[in-house]
Amino acid sequence: MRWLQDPILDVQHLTMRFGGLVAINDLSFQAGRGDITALIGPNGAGKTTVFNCITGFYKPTEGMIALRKPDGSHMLLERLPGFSINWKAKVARTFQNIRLFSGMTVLENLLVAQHNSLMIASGFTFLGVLGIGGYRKAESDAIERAKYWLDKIRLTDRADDPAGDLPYGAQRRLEIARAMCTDPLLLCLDEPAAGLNPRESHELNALLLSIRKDHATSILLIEHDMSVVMEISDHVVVLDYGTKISDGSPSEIRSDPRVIAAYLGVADEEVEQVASEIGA
Ligand SMILES: Nc1ncnc2c1ncn2[C@@H]1O[C@H](COP(=O)(O)OP(=O)(O)OP(=O)(O)O)[C@@H](O)[C@H]1O
Repeated sequence: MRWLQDPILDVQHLTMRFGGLVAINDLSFQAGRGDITALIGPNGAGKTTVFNCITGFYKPTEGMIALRKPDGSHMLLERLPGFSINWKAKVARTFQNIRLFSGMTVLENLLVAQHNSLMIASGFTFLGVLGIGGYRKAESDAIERAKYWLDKIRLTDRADDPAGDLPYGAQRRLEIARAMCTDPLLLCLDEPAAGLNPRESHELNALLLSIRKDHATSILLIEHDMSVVMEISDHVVVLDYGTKISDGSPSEIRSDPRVIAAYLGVADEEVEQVASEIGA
Protein backbone atom coordinates (compact mmCIF):
# COMPACT_ATOMS: atom_id res chain seq x y z
CA MET A 1 0.00 0.00 0.00
CA ARG A 2 2.35 2.61 -1.39
CA TRP A 3 -0.32 5.28 -1.04
CA LEU A 4 0.02 5.09 2.76
CA GLN A 5 3.78 4.45 2.96
CA ASP A 6 4.99 6.94 0.32
CA PRO A 7 2.21 9.23 -0.87
CA ILE A 8 3.02 11.75 -3.59
CA LEU A 9 -0.33 13.41 -2.96
CA ASP A 10 -1.97 13.75 0.42
CA VAL A 11 -5.47 15.23 0.43
CA GLN A 12 -6.86 15.97 3.89
CA HIS A 13 -10.40 17.07 4.78
CA LEU A 14 -11.04 18.67 1.40
CA THR A 15 -14.39 20.44 1.14
CA MET A 16 -15.66 22.48 -1.82
CA ARG A 17 -18.96 24.31 -1.63
CA PHE A 18 -20.69 26.20 -4.43
CA GLY A 19 -23.23 28.33 -2.58
CA GLY A 20 -25.47 25.77 -0.88
CA LEU A 21 -24.16 22.82 -2.91
CA VAL A 22 -21.50 20.68 -1.25
CA ALA A 23 -19.59 19.22 -4.22
CA ILE A 24 -16.85 17.65 -2.05
CA ASN A 25 -17.45 16.85 1.58
CA ASP A 26 -14.52 16.31 3.98
CA LEU A 27 -12.58 14.14 1.53
CA SER A 28 -9.25 12.57 2.53
CA PHE A 29 -7.17 10.25 0.38
CA GLN A 30 -3.59 9.59 -0.69
CA ALA A 31 -2.06 8.74 -4.07
CA GLY A 32 1.11 6.62 -3.94
CA ARG A 33 4.37 7.68 -5.56
CA GLY A 34 4.79 5.72 -8.79
CA ASP A 35 1.20 4.44 -8.67
CA ILE A 36 -1.67 4.81 -11.07
CA THR A 37 -4.52 5.95 -8.82
CA ALA A 38 -8.07 6.05 -10.19
CA LEU A 39 -10.76 8.38 -8.90
CA ILE A 40 -14.13 6.91 -9.82
CA GLY A 41 -17.78 7.51 -8.99
CA PRO A 42 -21.16 8.13 -10.62
CA ASN A 43 -21.88 11.32 -12.60
CA GLY A 44 -21.76 14.43 -10.44
CA ALA A 45 -19.85 12.65 -7.63
CA GLY A 46 -17.29 15.47 -7.49
CA LYS A 47 -14.32 13.94 -9.36
CA THR A 48 -13.59 16.88 -11.68
CA THR A 49 -14.02 19.27 -8.76
CA VAL A 50 -11.25 17.37 -6.93
CA PHE A 51 -9.02 17.79 -10.02
CA ASN A 52 -9.89 21.48 -10.20
CA CYS A 53 -8.84 21.91 -6.56
CA ILE A 54 -5.57 19.99 -7.06
CA THR A 55 -4.62 21.93 -10.19
CA GLY A 56 -5.55 25.37 -8.87
CA PHE A 57 -8.67 26.06 -10.95
CA TYR A 58 -10.68 26.23 -7.69
CA LYS A 59 -9.57 27.32 -4.24
CA PRO A 60 -11.02 24.74 -1.84
CA THR A 61 -13.44 25.97 0.80
CA GLU A 62 -11.55 23.91 3.39
CA GLY A 63 -8.79 21.33 3.55
CA MET A 64 -5.20 20.64 2.59
CA ILE A 65 -3.63 19.24 -0.59
CA ALA A 66 0.05 18.36 -0.09
CA LEU A 67 2.33 17.35 -2.95
CA ARG A 68 5.28 15.43 -1.52
CA LYS A 69 8.51 15.81 -3.49
CA PRO A 70 11.08 12.98 -3.78
CA ASP A 71 13.45 14.87 -1.40
CA GLY A 72 10.85 14.70 1.38
CA SER A 73 9.78 18.36 1.18
CA HIS A 74 6.18 19.20 0.35
CA MET A 75 4.16 21.97 -1.26
CA LEU A 76 0.62 22.90 -0.23
CA LEU A 77 -1.18 23.22 -3.55
CA GLU A 78 -4.20 25.06 -2.16
CA ARG A 79 -1.85 27.91 -1.21
CA LEU A 80 -0.09 28.21 -4.58
CA PRO A 81 -1.40 30.55 -7.29
CA GLY A 82 -3.04 28.32 -9.94
CA PHE A 83 -0.62 29.32 -12.72
CA SER A 84 2.42 28.13 -10.76
CA ILE A 85 1.10 24.68 -9.86
CA ASN A 86 2.39 23.27 -13.15
CA TRP A 87 5.92 24.67 -13.14
CA LYS A 88 6.59 24.97 -9.40
CA ALA A 89 4.84 21.88 -8.03
CA LYS A 90 5.19 19.91 -11.29
CA VAL A 91 1.55 18.88 -11.54
CA ALA A 92 0.15 18.55 -15.09
CA ARG A 93 -3.37 17.76 -16.26
CA THR A 94 -5.55 16.99 -19.22
CA PHE A 95 -9.24 17.82 -19.55
CA GLN A 96 -12.50 15.93 -20.15
CA ASN A 97 -12.77 17.74 -23.50
CA ILE A 98 -9.59 17.79 -25.56
CA ARG A 99 -7.81 21.15 -25.31
CA LEU A 100 -4.99 20.94 -27.84
CA PHE A 101 -3.89 23.93 -29.92
CA SER A 102 -5.70 22.45 -32.90
CA GLY A 103 -4.31 24.92 -35.49
CA MET A 104 -0.71 24.26 -34.42
CA THR A 105 1.20 21.26 -35.64
CA VAL A 106 1.67 18.17 -33.51
CA LEU A 107 5.33 19.13 -32.94
CA GLU A 108 4.44 22.73 -32.02
CA ASN A 109 2.01 21.45 -29.38
CA LEU A 110 4.87 19.55 -27.75
CA LEU A 111 7.30 22.48 -27.98
CA VAL A 112 4.90 25.10 -26.69
CA ALA A 113 4.37 22.97 -23.56
CA GLN A 114 8.05 23.54 -22.78
CA HIS A 115 7.85 27.33 -23.05
CA ASN A 116 8.30 27.83 -19.29
CA SER A 117 11.54 25.86 -19.08
CA LEU A 118 12.88 27.68 -22.16
CA MET A 119 12.07 31.09 -20.69
CA ILE A 120 13.73 30.14 -17.40
CA ALA A 121 16.84 29.09 -19.39
CA SER A 122 16.82 32.47 -21.15
CA GLY A 123 16.81 34.25 -17.80
CA PHE A 124 13.71 36.00 -19.21
CA THR A 125 15.99 38.27 -21.26
CA PHE A 126 16.35 39.04 -24.95
CA LEU A 127 20.09 38.27 -24.85
CA GLY A 128 19.27 34.96 -23.24
CA VAL A 129 16.95 34.05 -26.09
CA LEU A 130 19.66 35.07 -28.60
CA GLY A 131 21.75 32.22 -27.35
CA ILE A 132 23.95 33.53 -24.59
CA GLY A 133 23.90 31.22 -21.58
CA GLY A 134 21.87 28.02 -21.40
CA TYR A 135 19.08 28.80 -23.87
CA ARG A 136 20.55 26.90 -26.86
CA LYS A 137 21.04 23.80 -24.73
CA ALA A 138 17.51 24.11 -23.30
CA GLU A 139 16.14 24.51 -26.84
CA SER A 140 17.86 21.37 -28.13
CA ASP A 141 16.73 19.47 -25.00
CA ALA A 142 13.15 20.60 -25.73
CA ILE A 143 13.38 19.31 -29.31
CA GLU A 144 14.83 15.99 -28.12
CA ARG A 145 12.04 15.63 -25.58
CA ALA A 146 9.41 16.38 -28.23
CA LYS A 147 10.99 13.76 -30.54
CA TYR A 148 10.99 11.20 -27.74
CA TRP A 149 7.27 11.72 -27.07
CA LEU A 150 6.38 11.76 -30.77
CA ASP A 151 7.99 8.37 -31.05
CA LYS A 152 6.37 7.10 -27.86
CA ILE A 153 2.86 8.01 -29.05
CA ARG A 154 3.67 6.83 -32.58
CA LEU A 155 3.01 10.21 -34.24
CA THR A 156 6.45 11.00 -35.67
CA ASP A 157 5.09 10.76 -39.22
CA ARG A 158 2.32 13.26 -38.36
CA ALA A 159 4.67 15.78 -36.63
CA ASP A 160 4.00 18.56 -39.17
CA ASP A 161 0.23 18.06 -39.41
CA PRO A 162 -2.20 20.31 -37.52
CA ALA A 163 -3.15 18.63 -34.25
CA GLY A 164 -6.84 19.14 -35.10
CA ASP A 165 -6.48 16.84 -38.15
CA LEU A 166 -5.50 13.81 -36.05
CA PRO A 167 -7.99 11.03 -35.30
CA TYR A 168 -9.61 11.36 -31.89
CA GLY A 169 -7.56 8.66 -30.15
CA ALA A 170 -4.30 10.17 -31.42
CA GLN A 171 -5.37 13.60 -30.11
CA ARG A 172 -5.90 12.05 -26.69
CA ARG A 173 -2.39 10.53 -26.76
CA LEU A 174 -0.93 13.85 -27.93
CA GLU A 175 -2.57 15.64 -24.99
CA ILE A 176 -0.92 13.21 -22.59
CA ALA A 177 2.44 13.60 -24.36
CA ARG A 178 2.11 17.38 -24.20
CA ALA A 179 1.50 17.18 -20.45
CA MET A 180 4.48 14.81 -20.10
CA CYS A 181 6.74 17.34 -21.88
CA THR A 182 6.48 19.47 -18.72
CA ASP A 183 8.17 16.57 -16.87
CA PRO A 184 5.49 16.33 -14.16
CA LEU A 185 5.75 14.56 -10.82
CA LEU A 186 1.97 14.09 -10.88
CA LEU A 187 -0.09 13.73 -14.05
CA CYS A 188 -3.86 14.22 -13.62
CA LEU A 189 -5.93 12.76 -16.46
CA ASP A 190 -9.65 13.58 -16.69
CA GLU A 191 -11.41 10.72 -18.50
CA PRO A 192 -8.63 9.90 -20.98
CA ALA A 193 -10.52 6.89 -22.38
CA ALA A 194 -13.77 8.80 -23.08
CA GLY A 195 -14.85 8.28 -26.67
CA LEU A 196 -12.07 5.82 -27.52
CA ASN A 197 -12.74 2.60 -29.43
CA PRO A 198 -11.42 -0.66 -27.91
CA ARG A 199 -8.16 -0.55 -29.91
CA GLU A 200 -7.49 3.08 -28.93
CA SER A 201 -8.37 2.27 -25.34
CA HIS A 202 -5.84 -0.58 -25.40
CA GLU A 203 -3.17 1.82 -26.79
CA LEU A 204 -3.97 4.28 -24.02
CA ASN A 205 -3.51 1.59 -21.36
CA ALA A 206 -0.13 0.69 -22.86
CA LEU A 207 0.93 4.37 -22.88
CA LEU A 208 -0.04 4.89 -19.24
CA LEU A 209 1.65 1.68 -18.12
CA SER A 210 4.83 2.70 -19.95
CA ILE A 211 4.76 6.14 -18.30
CA ARG A 212 4.53 4.38 -14.93
CA LYS A 213 7.41 2.05 -15.83
CA ASP A 214 9.82 4.50 -17.50
CA HIS A 215 9.20 7.85 -15.80
CA ALA A 216 9.16 9.28 -12.29
CA THR A 217 5.58 10.38 -12.87
CA SER A 218 2.67 9.27 -10.72
CA ILE A 219 -0.75 9.25 -12.34
CA LEU A 220 -4.13 10.29 -10.94
CA LEU A 221 -6.92 9.35 -13.28
CA ILE A 222 -10.66 10.03 -13.47
CA GLU A 223 -12.21 7.29 -15.52
CA HIS A 224 -15.64 5.84 -16.22
CA ASP A 225 -14.34 2.96 -18.33
CA MET A 226 -14.03 0.17 -15.75
CA SER A 227 -11.95 -2.01 -18.07
CA VAL A 228 -9.27 0.72 -18.04
CA VAL A 229 -9.57 1.28 -14.28
CA MET A 230 -9.38 -2.40 -13.36
CA GLU A 231 -6.59 -3.21 -15.81
CA ILE A 232 -4.07 -0.47 -15.02
CA SER A 233 -4.81 1.00 -11.58
CA ASP A 234 -2.82 0.17 -8.45
CA HIS A 235 -5.33 1.95 -6.23
CA VAL A 236 -8.92 3.12 -6.61
CA VAL A 237 -10.74 5.85 -4.64
CA VAL A 238 -14.52 5.91 -4.99
CA LEU A 239 -16.64 9.05 -4.53
CA ASP A 240 -20.38 9.39 -4.30
CA TYR A 241 -22.12 12.73 -3.67
CA GLY A 242 -18.74 14.31 -2.81
CA THR A 243 -17.94 11.74 -0.09
CA LYS A 244 -15.42 8.90 -0.21
CA ILE A 245 -17.28 5.60 0.01
CA SER A 246 -14.41 3.21 -0.69
CA ASP A 247 -10.61 3.18 -1.11
CA GLY A 248 -8.42 0.18 -1.93
CA SER A 249 -6.98 -2.12 -4.57
CA PRO A 250 -9.07 -2.75 -7.73
CA SER A 251 -10.11 -6.20 -6.49
CA GLU A 252 -11.22 -4.79 -3.12
CA ILE A 253 -13.23 -2.08 -4.85
CA ARG A 254 -14.86 -4.48 -7.30
CA SER A 255 -16.42 -6.49 -4.48
CA ASP A 256 -17.34 -3.61 -2.16
CA PRO A 257 -21.14 -3.56 -1.76
CA ARG A 258 -21.19 0.24 -1.19
CA VAL A 259 -19.52 0.75 -4.58
CA ILE A 260 -21.91 -1.61 -6.32
CA ALA A 261 -24.87 0.09 -4.68
CA ALA A 262 -23.65 3.57 -5.69
CA TYR A 263 -23.24 2.49 -9.30
CA LEU A 264 -26.58 0.72 -9.42
CA GLY A 265 -28.32 3.61 -7.63
CA VAL A 266 -29.45 1.41 -4.73
CA ALA A 267 -30.70 2.98 -1.47
CA ASP A 268 -28.49 2.53 1.63
CA GLU A 269 -30.88 0.09 3.31
CA GLU A 270 -30.75 -2.22 0.28
CA VAL A 271 -26.93 -2.44 0.14
CA GLU A 272 -26.69 -5.66 2.17
CA GLN A 273 -29.29 -7.32 0.00
CA VAL A 274 -27.41 -6.35 -3.18
CA ALA A 275 -24.15 -7.60 -1.68
CA SER A 276 -25.65 -10.97 -0.83
CA GLU A 277 -27.20 -11.23 -4.31
CA ILE A 278 -23.85 -10.74 -6.03
CA GLY A 279 -21.97 -12.79 -3.47
CA ALA A 280 -19.67 -9.93 -2.41
N1 LIG B 1 -18.33 25.82 -10.84
C1 LIG B 1 -19.36 25.19 -10.32
N2 LIG B 1 -20.43 25.87 -9.83
C2 LIG B 1 -21.49 25.24 -9.28
N3 LIG B 1 -21.59 23.90 -9.16
C3 LIG B 1 -20.55 23.16 -9.62
C4 LIG B 1 -19.39 23.75 -10.23
N4 LIG B 1 -18.54 22.75 -10.58
C5 LIG B 1 -19.14 21.60 -10.23
N5 LIG B 1 -20.34 21.84 -9.65
C6 LIG B 1 -21.28 20.84 -9.13
O1 LIG B 1 -20.53 20.00 -8.27
C7 LIG B 1 -21.01 18.65 -8.37
C8 LIG B 1 -19.86 17.74 -8.75
O2 LIG B 1 -19.50 17.99 -10.12
P1 LIG B 1 -18.24 17.34 -10.81
O3 LIG B 1 -18.18 17.88 -12.20
O4 LIG B 1 -17.04 17.51 -9.96
O5 LIG B 1 -18.64 15.79 -10.83
P2 LIG B 1 -17.97 14.60 -11.62
O6 LIG B 1 -17.88 13.47 -10.64
O7 LIG B 1 -16.70 15.04 -12.26
O8 LIG B 1 -19.08 14.27 -12.70
P3 LIG B 1 -18.95 13.65 -14.20
O9 LIG B 1 -18.57 12.23 -14.02
O10 LIG B 1 -20.35 13.81 -14.73
O11 LIG B 1 -17.93 14.49 -14.94
C9 LIG B 1 -22.13 18.64 -9.40
O12 LIG B 1 -23.36 18.74 -8.69
C10 LIG B 1 -21.86 19.92 -10.19
O13 LIG B 1 -23.04 20.43 -10.73
